[in-house]
Amino acid sequence: MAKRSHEDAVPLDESKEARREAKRLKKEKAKQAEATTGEIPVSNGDSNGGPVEVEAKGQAELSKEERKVLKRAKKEHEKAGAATESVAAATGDAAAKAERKALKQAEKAARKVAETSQAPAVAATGGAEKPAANGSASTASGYREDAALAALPQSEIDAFVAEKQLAIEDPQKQLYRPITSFKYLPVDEAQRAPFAGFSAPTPIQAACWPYLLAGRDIVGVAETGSGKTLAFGVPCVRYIAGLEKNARKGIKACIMSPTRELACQIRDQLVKVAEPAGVKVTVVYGGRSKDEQRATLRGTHVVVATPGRLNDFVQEGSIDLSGVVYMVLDEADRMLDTGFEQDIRKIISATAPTGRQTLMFTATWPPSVRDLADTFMKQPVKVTIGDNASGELRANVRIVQEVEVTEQHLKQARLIELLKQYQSGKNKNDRILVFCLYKKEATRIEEFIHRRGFNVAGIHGDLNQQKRIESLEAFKNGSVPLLVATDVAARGLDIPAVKVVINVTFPLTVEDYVHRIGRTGRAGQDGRAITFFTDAEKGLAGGLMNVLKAANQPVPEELMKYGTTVKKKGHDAYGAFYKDTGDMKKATKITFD
Ligand SMILES: Nc1ncnc2c1ncn2[C@@H]1O[C@H](COP(=O)(O)OP(=O)(O)OP(=O)(O)O)[C@@H](O)[C@H]1O
Repeated sequence: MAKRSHEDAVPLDESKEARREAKRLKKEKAKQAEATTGEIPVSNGDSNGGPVEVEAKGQAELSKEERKVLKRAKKEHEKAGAATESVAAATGDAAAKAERKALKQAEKAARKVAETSQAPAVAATGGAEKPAANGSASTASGYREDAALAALPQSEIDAFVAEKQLAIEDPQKQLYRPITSFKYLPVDEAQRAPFAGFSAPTPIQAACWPYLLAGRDIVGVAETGSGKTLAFGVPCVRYIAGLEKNARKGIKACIMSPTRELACQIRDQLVKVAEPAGVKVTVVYGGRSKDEQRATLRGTHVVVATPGRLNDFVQEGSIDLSGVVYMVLDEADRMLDTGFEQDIRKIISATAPTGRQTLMFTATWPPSVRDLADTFMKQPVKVTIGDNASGELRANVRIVQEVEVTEQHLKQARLIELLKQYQSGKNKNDRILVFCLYKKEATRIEEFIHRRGFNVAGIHGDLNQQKRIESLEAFKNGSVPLLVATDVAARGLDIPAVKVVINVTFPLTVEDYVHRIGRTGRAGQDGRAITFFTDAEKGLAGGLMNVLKAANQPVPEELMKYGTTVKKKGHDAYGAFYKDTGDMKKATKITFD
């Protein structure tokens, strides 16, 4: 005989009455269930225990099962961000149905969440959503143009493309409209904070965002100081923030920078977009304790790094890049230089074997690195800003460029004259950046300037990292308005309001010249660059003249005497003379019809 609990026990003389009552209750319950669920409940009658016992036992089991089911369904529901719903009590089948229903709702809610974080589903050029183009790119979030962007008259888009001198070369002809306003950018409110002080996306941002959100590889070439960091940073954060919690684990994106200071700056800019979205960004670079950096890596989604240190971490197993599907080479031409090429190769081979989205951003894109870059990419879209469709070397046109052809022994006295001229009276605290070619030269010039009574700091490779950071910080915060640097400070550094750049010694390449002077005239401001040029650099005169002419700057007579020959840059891996890929297809400006 089945064992009864004391709650179930029914006195024998009451058993008839109890059976009748149980039958009545059972009928009532069946009716109730039918009314709420449309299902006919099935009794799990247990003849041994008698109707009361069966009923009581059955109810207890069902409600337990039901609670379990409902809890599970509710959890799913909540996970998808849907409002919780109470589900009516029912029998086993009804509960199963409720579970199915809740799960369906949960799925629907999840789809809705995914959709609302994107723009409304209207594509610009024909209405259909365009698929991610590089095959399995898992970063592709199904970009859809915002309805309002798609509804803009074509003439408005054409005017934007023409005014910003935007050229897009897409082997897959996806033809996305540029995101001309932040309101057309499909990201959550939380990720918009960094745009608060900006009126509109910069041209490189407007042009690249749609393709990057669609999962495409990109080469983005735009002048110095034109907002390339957020051009690659925003889609990176958007991709990671859109992943399910479980899928988010591990490093998903890797951003490579040629210098430590630039790596830190990229991290600082990205954090502003990433932190509100719950995405963790970490920086690793040489010259600092490895142990400290290892400790910061826990829970990281995006690693910003210089190649040497990152490669060390990968080789020793401290960093796992196998989940990296978003790979950025900032200052890409520098990263592909022979000095970094091997590290880059190793790092890229440690990233996800399929579905990687690879991005290269730079202000200068010499033909010597273009073929090499293509080996890491899949049908990249090439976006060029400026009257520069074929990626010719171009300086920022808002910078006044002055070239003084001089002699070595006259340089120091002239430098002091210039410093007095540009740091006097109300301009006493204007920031001036002085570039030298060699570390020893930078030390000598810094000491010389200091002896002449100027408040000056230095940054170059002979200084330890702590000192480099301190100098840069003092220059940024204005406590030291004069900085003497080598080319470690030439690329990418975004220092507010540098008024003048002075090149005491011309750099080794004209590309480096463009980057050096690009420390002024940033984010739409004006700037000035003054360059000493001597016989020793005559091989670079032709390249320099081209840059001056392209930016409508005067070419001094004395410079012309060196002739206009453009010395081709050698490449250790490809011989003394690079393969001039002048036959690269000319980019066609895209028209949207
Ligand atoms: N849409 C925008 N409107 C105005 N300013 C912006 C916008 N986006 C970025 N900026 C600002 O422009 C400055 C330069 O940006 P960033 O450092 O990304 O330039 P860059 O193109 O990478 O330059 P470089 O080629 O020298 O590395 C930064 O101070 C950044 O905050």
